[in-house]
Amino acid sequence: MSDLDFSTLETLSVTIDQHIAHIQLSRPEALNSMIPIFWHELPATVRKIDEQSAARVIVISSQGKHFSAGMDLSVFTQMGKDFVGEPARRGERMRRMVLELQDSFNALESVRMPVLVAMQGGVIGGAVDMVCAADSRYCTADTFFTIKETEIGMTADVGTLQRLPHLIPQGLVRELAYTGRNMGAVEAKECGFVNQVFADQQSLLEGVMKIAAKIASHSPLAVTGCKEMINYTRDHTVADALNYMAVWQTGMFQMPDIQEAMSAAKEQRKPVYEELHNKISGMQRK
Ligand SMILES: C/C=C/C(=O)SCCNC(=O)CCNC(=O)[C@H](O)C(C)(C)COP(=O)(O)OP(=O)(O)OC[C@H]1O[C@@H](n2cnc3c(N)ncnc32)[C@H](O)[C@@H]1OP(=O)(O)O
Repeated sequence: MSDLDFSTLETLSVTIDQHIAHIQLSRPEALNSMIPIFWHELPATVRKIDEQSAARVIVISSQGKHFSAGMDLSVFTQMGKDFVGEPARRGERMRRMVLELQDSFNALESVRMPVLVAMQGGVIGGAVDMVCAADSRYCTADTFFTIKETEIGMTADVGTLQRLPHLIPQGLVRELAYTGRNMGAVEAKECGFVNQVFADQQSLLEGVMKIAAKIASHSPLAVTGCKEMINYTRDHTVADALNYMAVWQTGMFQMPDIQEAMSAAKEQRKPVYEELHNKISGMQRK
């Protein structure tokens, strides 16, 4: 098991209760901007939650007026100082850095449980990259989404341009990316980027926690199978995905869980499922 201690995180706060892991971006005074350590803490936290097997669903929300202002602007200032020297080596260093940043949000896609995001206010730049990698998105009426990168002279590079075209129409992605304009909550709901818009932060969190609780009440193996299949289907042909489904099912058809679901329904009680197992100790990445 990873030795990450949630209580020492600088940019996040984490609670796990009733099979729901709640990760909050916890720097509201700095608009939850993404400082360097955030990019390490988020994937490490998600992977630790995965290893612990206590949670069956992850909810990400944030404290304060804005969900997140994206990359902290000081990072760009620092990069201007750091990225000097021989061009090819400088380029290779940049390539590695972008891959590492991408890996932080890939963690939301590769984690076994669904990730729901609850957003308010500005969801800017890197924050759009981040929420595109989640399973489902919810927001308050005052939320707006901005592919800010274009406006500050760069191409978004951490997943928005790769994932957003799978979530909303191509023409709209292109308009949002080329113009860098804000997309408000109503438009985000209309185009299917968010599932639901809530009046305020309190009703948002209550509503998202209800959805999370429903997910957590199901067999974690059945739910992880859904996530695996939906992710795979996005990136493959229907024929390949059907074939994978058939092979998956030969190993993952969960007779005990099906029997438990049926017994629980008959006896009018909540079903009790075995958790997914932890990794073999000593095999986890640090
Ligand atoms: C790989 C990822 C790439 C990226 O993420 S690229 C995008 C980087 N992010 C930005 O360019 C964010 C630009 N900021 C904004 O659009 C707006 O701001 C907000 C919508 C986030 C908030 O607007 P409002 O509520 O009107 O506040 P305010 O007066 O604009 O800002 C309050 C203070 O917050 C600082 N701030 C805003 N964003 C950032 C940031 N990303 N990193 C560091 N500081 C930030 C401002 O400068 C200011 O500071 P002071 O009060 O000292 O004037």
